[in-house]
Amino acid sequence: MTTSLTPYDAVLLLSFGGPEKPEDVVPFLRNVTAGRGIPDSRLEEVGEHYYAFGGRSPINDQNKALLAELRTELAARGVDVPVVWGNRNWDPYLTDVLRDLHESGARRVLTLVTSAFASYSGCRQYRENLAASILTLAEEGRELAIDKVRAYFNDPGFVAANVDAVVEAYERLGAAPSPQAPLVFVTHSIPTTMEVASGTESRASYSAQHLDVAAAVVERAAERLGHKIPWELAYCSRSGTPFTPWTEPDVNRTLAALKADGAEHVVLAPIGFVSDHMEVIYDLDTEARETADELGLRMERAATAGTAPEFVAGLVDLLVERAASERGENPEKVTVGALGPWRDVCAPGCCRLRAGVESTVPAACGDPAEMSLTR
Ligand SMILES: CC1=C(CCC(=O)O)c2cc3nc(cc4[nH]c(cc5[nH]c(cc1n2)c(C)c5CCC(=O)O)c(CCC(=O)O)c4C)C(CCC(=O)O)=C3C
Ligand SMILES: [Fe+2]
Repeated sequence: MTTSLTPYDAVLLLSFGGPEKPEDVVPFLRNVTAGRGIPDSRLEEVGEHYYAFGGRSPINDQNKALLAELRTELAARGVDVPVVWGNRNWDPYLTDVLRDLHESGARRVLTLVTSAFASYSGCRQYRENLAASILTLAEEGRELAIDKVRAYFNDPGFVAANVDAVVEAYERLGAAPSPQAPLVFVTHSIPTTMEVASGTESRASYSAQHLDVAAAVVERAAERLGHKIPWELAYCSRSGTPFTPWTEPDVNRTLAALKADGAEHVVLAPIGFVSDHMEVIYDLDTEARETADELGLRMERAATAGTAPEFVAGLVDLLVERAASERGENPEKVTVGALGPWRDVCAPGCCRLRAGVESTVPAACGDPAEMSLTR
């Protein structure tokens, strides 16, 4: 039996984008922060992170690699649709990519975003980008219908890739210290208002999603390693002004607290990132490592899901599942942990609060009424 993505005629991998060379850094940061009230001092600081790596973000190459693996996996299952990659903040820009897709005949596109967790930044903001592109293209007389697969933080493939990475990191630490070495899961900090808005009575918040998947990863990794793993969740990459509260603790703080409690070894697992983004190679591999060195803590950083085969297969399962749902079938939705599958279509008003301000721009892939929101 061949797999079908009917009714979709194309797949879009939608990501953040990043600079390719030093001259790109400032324009990229302007794109990211347009109208966001991020202080210049923070932008200069983040710019330095990019310059330290030659003005080039690792994210584009990682997306190209993921794109290639998605194409291979879909082809292996007999699916023959165009699979393209577009970004929110840098070339190849989303609107251009969608215009090309339309030109080549696509009318119904299924989107996969490179954020596993749901919050304004990882979900609704991408929906707003999609809406903006759809509306721009509609003005050009190009009609496109776009859906987005559900949040996949608790997908078995994503979890399996993270379990492998944690087990490998403990193996690198060596046999002796493992039982006493705590595991620190790390994700992107967000404003606490965004965190609160990401949860409702019927839906776990951004941090609760992380705690749920972290518990699932720990359970499986501990079983494989044959010892208990003490763990916690920490955050990195806070921005905004010092007066705006963001989710805490910061990972550097956590490292100091663990050292004070007697730890000598630590494993960092950046589950909040699907690949080795700048936050991972700078905020963790550079900054947090410096902290660990100063503290005399030996640190191993677990790999991100990247292009791990289980992860890629899980993403393709999600594409196939959503297509089946759209055909009116009732596909089984397999998840790990206590939270169950995320909604295919976001509820009205979902994740609208960004940093204390309710977003009022059109959003796709949700309640159709949200396409006609106006500024
Ligand atoms: C939750 C979350 C994810 C994870 C989910 C996901 O993966 O999407 C994420 C990913 C990313 N964030 C990235 C880069 C940046 N994010 C910024 C700013 C912000 N991020 C936020 C949140 C998140 N961001 C927030 C609440 C802000 C404040 C301003 C705003 O509300 O928009 C800024 C501006 C400077 C600064 O404030 O730090 C930059 C440069 C890159 C590219 C990295 C690379 O080049 O490898 C990636 C993948
Ligand atoms: Fe970010």
